[in-house]
Amino acid sequence: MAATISMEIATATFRTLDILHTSAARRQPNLRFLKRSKSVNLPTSQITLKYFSSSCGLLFKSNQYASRRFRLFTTTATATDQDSSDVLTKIPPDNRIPATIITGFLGSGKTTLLNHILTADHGKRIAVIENEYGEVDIDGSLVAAKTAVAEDIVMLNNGCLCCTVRGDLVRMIAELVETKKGRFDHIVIETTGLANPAPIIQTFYAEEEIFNNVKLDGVVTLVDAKHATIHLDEIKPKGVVNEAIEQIAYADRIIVNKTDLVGESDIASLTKRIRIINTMANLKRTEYGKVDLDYVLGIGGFDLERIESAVDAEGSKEDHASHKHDHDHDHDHHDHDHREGDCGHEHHDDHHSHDHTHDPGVSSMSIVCEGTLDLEKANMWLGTLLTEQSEDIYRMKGLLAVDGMDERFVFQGVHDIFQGSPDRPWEKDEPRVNKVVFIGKNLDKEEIEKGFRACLI
Ligand SMILES: Nc1nc2c(ncn2[C@@H]2O[C@H](COP(=O)(O)OP(=O)(O)OP(=O)(O)O)[C@@H](O)[C@H]2O)c(=O)[nH]1
Repeated sequence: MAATISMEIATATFRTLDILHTSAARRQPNLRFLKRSKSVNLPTSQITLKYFSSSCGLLFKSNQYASRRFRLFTTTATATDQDSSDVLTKIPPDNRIPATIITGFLGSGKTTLLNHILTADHGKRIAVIENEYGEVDIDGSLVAAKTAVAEDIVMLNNGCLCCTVRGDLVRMIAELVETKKGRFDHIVIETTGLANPAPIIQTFYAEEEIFNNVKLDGVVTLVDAKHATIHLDEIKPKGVVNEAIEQIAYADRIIVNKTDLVGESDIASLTKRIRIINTMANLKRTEYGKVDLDYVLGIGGFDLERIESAVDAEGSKEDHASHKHDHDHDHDHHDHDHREGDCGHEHHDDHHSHDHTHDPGVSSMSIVCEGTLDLEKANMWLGTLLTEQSEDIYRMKGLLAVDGMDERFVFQGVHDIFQGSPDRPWEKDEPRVNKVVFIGKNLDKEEIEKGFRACLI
């Protein structure tokens, strides 16, 4: 049964889907991440959201995944008429309230950035959620003292957002929406320095009440130019995450702050190190968190229509305006020759790094490849990858050329959350270049690339 929701109210809900269905019929490889499209002209007012709920199953060799579940979100628009299940059109508009997560290790400059945001002249009314670990809300008072523009500053003091106070975050956002909707334009959440962003990100998808009203705009990660390397190098006991690495891995925007305290070569090697972990994020160097506001607000880091800029070569993603020196490390791997079936790829791992000896286990990889993907094979590849490795795949974004699909297929995911949709049609003579980026732990890069390549026609 498909859930259909009117776009006029610009909301969406989610379904948790069992991956493995036991009936014989459902053991078919029919997980439809991607669907063939028929062209159709629809007035926007008729566009509805629809979930691929009737066809979710995967062909597995064994039933070891029987208990695994993952969440599939689509923003696929369909016609409201009878035979609409295969009709895909454009990505619908999204009017939910944007929320930005500011994260970064202890003392990296989160509150300083927040103050900069709140005191800058941008005309936005911002609701702030501050998470302090401990009884005293020092950051809250600092922020409150500096600003009159924050519509609301809410403190969460009794634990860390990513673990003990997740429920509080949900309640807090729900309350803000219920009581103050229309009185603020943006929510900014400052996490504690020890927060792992993953569970906070997942809250925006897992909690229906939040998902319906608030959309995650982006994760902004502050990195302390002076002390970050020590934290990145720290080896944690087995099973314990290195928060400094996680915070970089999930970022849409990275701010290397406190650059006044170190020399150029330190910044350059830190930047290199960050790029090994996360190739997708934009990166800027700052003192006292002074960035243009549109660098941190209105990012669209989880928006399907902005996938292209995220999967494009990261050489364009560092702010060159103020730093014209020594950024060759961001350019030297992107001479991709897009011959049919010949994938250019990036393995951002320790083989490329000369600055550290520890393998943090978190890295990025990208595949850039011209060619057309077989629909069934691509569905199977993506579905299997998500099912088997979603714990290790922190974030992924992609833009695909699929056989029989007139539009580019864009997708993004965070662990077991997947969102995908066709976006604009391919131009007549446009090369069909697929671009996929993964950030994750223990990525078997050769295997992933091999799997991808096997889907090409
Ligand atoms: N020298 C220098 N100091 C900075 C810069 N940015 C922030 N600071 C100072 O660093 C200290 C920590 O900054 P905060 O903004 O409180 O850092 P935070 O990440 O919010 O810290 P926690 O909440 O403890 O995790 C403050 O004394 C800031 O004034 C910078 O670019 N250069």
